[in-house]
Amino acid sequence: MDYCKEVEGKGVHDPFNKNMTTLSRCVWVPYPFIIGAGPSGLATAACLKQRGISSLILERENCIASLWKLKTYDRLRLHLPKHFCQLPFMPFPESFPTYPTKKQFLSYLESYKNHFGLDPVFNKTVVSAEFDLRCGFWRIKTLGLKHEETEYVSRWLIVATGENAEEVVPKIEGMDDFSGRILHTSSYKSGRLFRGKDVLVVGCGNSGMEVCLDLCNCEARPSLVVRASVHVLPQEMLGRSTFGLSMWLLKWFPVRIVDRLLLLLSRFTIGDTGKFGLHRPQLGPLELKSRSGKTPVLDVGTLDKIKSGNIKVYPGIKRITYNAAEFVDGTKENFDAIILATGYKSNVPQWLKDRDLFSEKDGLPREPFPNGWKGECGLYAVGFTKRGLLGSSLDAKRIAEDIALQWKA
Ligand SMILES: Cc1cc2nc3c(=O)[nH]c(=O)nc-3n(C[C@H](O)[C@H](O)[C@H](O)COP(=O)(O)OP(=O)(O)OC[C@H]3O[C@@H](n4cnc5c(N)ncnc54)[C@H](O)[C@@H]3O)c2cc1C
Ligand SMILES: NC(=O)C1=CN([C@@H]2O[C@H](COP(=O)(O)OP(=O)(O)OC[C@H]3O[C@@H](n4cnc5c(N)ncnc54)[C@H](OP(=O)(O)O)[C@@H]3O)[C@@H](O)[C@H]2O)C=CC1
Ligand SMILES: O=C(O)C(=O)Cc1c[nH]c2ccccc12
Repeated sequence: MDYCKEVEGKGVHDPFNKNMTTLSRCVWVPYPFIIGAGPSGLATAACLKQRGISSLILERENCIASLWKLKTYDRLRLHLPKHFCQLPFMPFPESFPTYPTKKQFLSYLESYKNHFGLDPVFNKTVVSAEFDLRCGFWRIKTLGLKHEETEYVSRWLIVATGENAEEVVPKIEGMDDFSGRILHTSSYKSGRLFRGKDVLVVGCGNSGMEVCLDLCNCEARPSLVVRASVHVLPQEMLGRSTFGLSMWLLKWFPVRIVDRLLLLLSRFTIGDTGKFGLHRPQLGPLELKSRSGKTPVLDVGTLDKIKSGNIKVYPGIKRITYNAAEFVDGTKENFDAIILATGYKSNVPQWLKDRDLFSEKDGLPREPFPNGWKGECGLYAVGFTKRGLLGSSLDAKRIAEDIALQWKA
């Protein structure tokens, strides 16, 4: 942090800090300030660096890419081919497989950080960020491990805290009475702990589907709750990745035609998923993704286990009891554990005082892709496009370009 002019105890004397005499430290950052050392924060810092601009990255955890390192299961791989997931200016190594493992992805991010000489500050949680109209700067308050407060002051604030910052934990009637373990997929590592157990997996996104497969492979007996509908697509079609094929088709045809083709090809390869309780939504997979952000499930083997009866499918849960779950169709089944594969949400509304760029409701940019990356007064958003790592890279490049113009001026 040699580029930051740190001033211990500046809170008392600094003209910015008239009302903040309780602060122990205030740090003036003459560079863009990035919150979050995930792929989006790293990509933005790298793009800025390429233009000769330093930045300061702050991270609440003690490592980069904490979502991938701390909150994902062992068997995770990228489910899109690697060239769709690489960050700007550094491709994945040739030796990596098409779908890199979590370990490989993490090692790529570590190399990325080192290659661009990025040096995030860890164990700092941003608890508030507000634009100070009087001085024309962002004031960003953080808490450290021992609850020590620091305020950072910067002209540019780049939000890279992710769409998956906090777990979504639904309230289900009777949950507190359940005698077994209830955990979110973010704390699930492997099915080994559940060998021989009946496990209810709530939620049928990519996490729920893959956790079910992992449980099966570890000789547990999983059941999957599909409360509404889901698009399951094969990971590959016609010898290409379904994602790559979709992107290619979208260059030539409108989204509805591409959706029809995808569904037709899926029908040939994986059959009618509705027969197994996996009913398809009204809208096609890509139209639904672009309208609501809901990602289609790319099947990596779960469907076969459902077809063979190794994974049972249930409709929505009515209530949970001491050792069982009751479903909306009246069936009741005993379970030893419940895994909530119920997804994640942004935490931006908890700490960002600005209400223009981000919606208070879901913590995502109000403007749809590709226009949600820039706000007023030097505020930016990276990685909130519902388009995975590809979206992060696009945002990062745009933000660096925009800041570079101001930097020169
Ligand atoms: C299981 C799983 C698999 C995925 N697989 C793929 C895939 O194959 N391909 C793909 O493109 N996308 C995938 N995604 C989507 C995922 O969003 C991206 O891979 C990627 O992690 C997004 O990067 P990010 O930096 O925007 O967010 P994150 O990786 O979530 O990083 C945000 C960082 O900000 C930090 N942070 C949050 N709040 C604060 C705060 N208040 N103060 C300080 N720091 C804070 C967090 O600790 C975190 O380290 C997957 C997501 C999950 C959950
Ligand atoms: N290999 C990979 O690359 C992987 C990628 N991912 C990505 O990570 C992100 C997060 O995925 P994921 O964790 O699956 O979360 P998602 O948000 O994609 O899915 C959450 C699921 O939980 C369901 N749900 C929520 N609340 C309830 C409830 N009360 N009762 C029943 N069902 C409920 C939702 O149903 P409904 O639709 O009805 O709301 C939905 O099916 C996604 O972008 C995903 O693509 C995840 C795993 C692997
Ligand atoms: O992993 C995710 O959730 C992503 O956002 C990337 C992604 C996976 N499958 C897709 C299908 C259409 C668009 C984006 C994705």
